[in-house]
Amino acid sequence: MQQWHQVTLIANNLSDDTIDYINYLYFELGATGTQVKYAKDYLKNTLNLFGTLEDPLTTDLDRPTQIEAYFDELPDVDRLEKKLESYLEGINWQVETTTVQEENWQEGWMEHYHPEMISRFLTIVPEWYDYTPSPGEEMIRINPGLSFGTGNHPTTKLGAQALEMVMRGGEVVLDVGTGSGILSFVAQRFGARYVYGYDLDPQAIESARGNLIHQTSQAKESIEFYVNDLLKGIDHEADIIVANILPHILVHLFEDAKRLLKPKGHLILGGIIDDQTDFIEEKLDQFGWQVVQKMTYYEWTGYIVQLKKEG
Ligand SMILES: C[S@@+](CC[C@H](N)C(=O)[O-])C[C@H]1O[C@@H](n2cnc3c(N)ncnc32)[C@H](O)[C@@H]1O
Repeated sequence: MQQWHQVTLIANNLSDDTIDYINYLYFELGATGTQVKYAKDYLKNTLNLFGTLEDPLTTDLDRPTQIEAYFDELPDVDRLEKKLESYLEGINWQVETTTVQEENWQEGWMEHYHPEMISRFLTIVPEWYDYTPSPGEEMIRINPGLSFGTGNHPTTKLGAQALEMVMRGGEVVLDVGTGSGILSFVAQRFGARYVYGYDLDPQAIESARGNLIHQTSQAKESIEFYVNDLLKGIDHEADIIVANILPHILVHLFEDAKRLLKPKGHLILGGIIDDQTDFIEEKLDQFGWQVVQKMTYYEWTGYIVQLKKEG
């Protein structure tokens, strides 16, 4: 029976945005699954990662909120705590770690993955799922494994929708923080000529390359995945750069994006929780970017931006 490392953050008075942020941090650290307990309003109002509402029975207002995550290998808890420290200022919180036996939770987790229509004609389908597309509907098969990017998360959908908005075909696309590779596959289906997907996490690149096996032969010939820190050292000129990463990391992308993007190219940003939009808009302005379109999906915001015109 497989053993999992469970990391639990326990705290009172967490806002919905904070809960979202913590979930997101967990996934960035490589969580396979997360679960929120005892957060009445959040559970009542918020669609979980799979687009369904949590069971209200897990809401007991007398208890502090618990945000649990399950990891294959124990993550860097010090790193997590450091990130939380600045975000949870003024809140009493603690992190506990324990190990749990597999039981059925992982199977339960897989059951949550359903085909997810993310554009007018594109549906993300779990690799193991028996699915017949309707006429005109196209499928992208994905096994998310331990990486982020099943198509169900609002930030992924924002990225996909923004791609559909700006793509006309023939583009070179850089997908930064590719996770499972999902936005690279989506960009290719929207007509990209060539896509490069990058991730800092070697496990993500392994899963993205694994997912390439399930794609069309055209996709196999026009998508490459590499381990890389944002766009450092990359020299592919691009029509579009898409990045669904947390705001404080995204800002380190702005200079390289400027260097690599063609003059009329688009930079697409996802992963921004509503209360961080001021921060990101200020930084965009500072680095010479202008917002062309701002999109929201539940409490998440995405941007399509271009370089400001000189003069
Ligand atoms: C939220 S996931 C996005 C996955 C996928 N693109 C999607 O939209 O569903 C963010 C990804 O960014 C990666 N990441 C975080 N920091 C990074 C960095 N400095 N350079 C490259 N990738 C990074 C994480 O490993 C993770 O796979």
